[in-house]
Amino acid sequence: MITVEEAEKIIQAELRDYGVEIMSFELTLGRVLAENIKADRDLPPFNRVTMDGVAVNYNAIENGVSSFHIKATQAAGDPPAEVHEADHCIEIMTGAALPSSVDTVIRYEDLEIRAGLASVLVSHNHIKKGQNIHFQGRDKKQHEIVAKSGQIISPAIISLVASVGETELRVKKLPRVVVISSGDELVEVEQTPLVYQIRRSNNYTVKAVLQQHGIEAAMLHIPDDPEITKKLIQQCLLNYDVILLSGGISMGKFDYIPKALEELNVQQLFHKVEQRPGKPLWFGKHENGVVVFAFPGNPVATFMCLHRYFLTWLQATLGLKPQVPVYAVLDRDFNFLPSLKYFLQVHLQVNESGQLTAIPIEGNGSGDFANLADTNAFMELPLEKNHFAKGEIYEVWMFKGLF
Ligand SMILES: Nc1nc2c(c(=O)[nH]1)N[C@H]1C(S)=C(S)[C@@H](COP(=O)(O)OP(=O)(O)OC[C@H]3O[C@@H](n4cnc5c(N)ncnc54)[C@H](O)[C@@H]3O)O[C@H]1N2
Ligand code: MOO
Repeated sequence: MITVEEAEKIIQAELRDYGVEIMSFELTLGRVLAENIKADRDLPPFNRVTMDGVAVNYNAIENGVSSFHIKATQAAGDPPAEVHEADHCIEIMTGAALPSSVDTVIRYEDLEIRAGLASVLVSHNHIKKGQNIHFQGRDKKQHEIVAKSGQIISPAIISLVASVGETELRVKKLPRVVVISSGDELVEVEQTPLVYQIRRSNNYTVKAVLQQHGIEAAMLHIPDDPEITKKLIQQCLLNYDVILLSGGISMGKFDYIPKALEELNVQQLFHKVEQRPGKPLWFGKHENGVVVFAFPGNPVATFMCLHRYFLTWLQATLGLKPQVPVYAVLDRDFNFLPSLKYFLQVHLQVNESGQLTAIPIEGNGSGDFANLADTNAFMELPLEKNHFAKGEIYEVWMFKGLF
């Protein structure tokens, strides 16, 4: 049996590159950008007015002018109107391009406008040259990179991409994934189980987590039959990049999966990790590049292994930097005696001192998936220790937000 760290190292040595695809920018939220995006013009592209009011020449203010004749009204999107006299101004709206003959905008709140004359209500030293203007190129210069390759496309990136006119983006291709459930005790969700059966659910959890990462996985169920198991996995090895299995890998008489994988030349890279839940975790690869994660069937074990091993593999495979580790303060004493690394289910919250604290919500073992809904992270408790005291700090793996 290997340690969590050894398992992680073996998995991280099996990264893949699925190439790049081009997509409409509107569909790329959450994908990994595979090109640098540059500004096609300055940002902002012109001196952008930031308050509704009047635009004047600051020299006139300095020279004591306090009333301005409104020569034109300029909405956002209008071509700039110009003034030629010191006591002339342009009534101007937020978003308009500042005319070159003026340099300062006075907002309506500081004005009284009557019969085409705008009188300044505030004293001159309250007005600053260049106020209420977002200057051209202040944020980014033309040709400057606005979004760097290798990052996840967030709503803010979508906005930048749209503003510089990039309608299509090069993004990292995602692997084709199949999620396989196994076991004759499992029936479909719409079916009514017999008393000794249950509805399948792990595979839907896995599918949902993958959806959170932009992957639309295929689903397959394998009955407890060695021939069918082998045949179906063989087909998957031809059609997918990643096979995620849940169940059928421990020591049960009907756990045919490891044998089928071996017969199909999927090389076992490890089987069993010093951890709870998820001790029977199996990982391997086929010579054609397909990677196989076989998660232990107990729902919490599948869920934990998916987050701790598959998602970290996916992020690295897509070229993302490893996530900055998150640590939390254990909120109460906790004991775990077996010589295994324990992934304790916790409810994370932020206390009044701004600390991330972890309240253990242990549940009833790795079959208790109802407990997952009340928690938002696993706290990774070191193998070397058995007693974990309130106030100690350990790494956490979050699977839900802080609410
Ligand atoms: N003699 C031993 N028995 C077991 C060991 C062991 O070391 N020695 N390990 C235990 C641990 S730990 C786990 S975890 C499980 C893992 O076993 P399998 O991967 O073979 O999983 P199954 O036996 O098929 O299923 C376990 C459990 O999970 C339920 N399950 C499976 N798939 C689904 C699904 N898609 N949706 C909902 N529930 C699912 C299944 O019905 C079982 O109750 O083995 C222990 N045994
Ligand atoms: O890994 Mo098992 O999940 O401890 O039940």
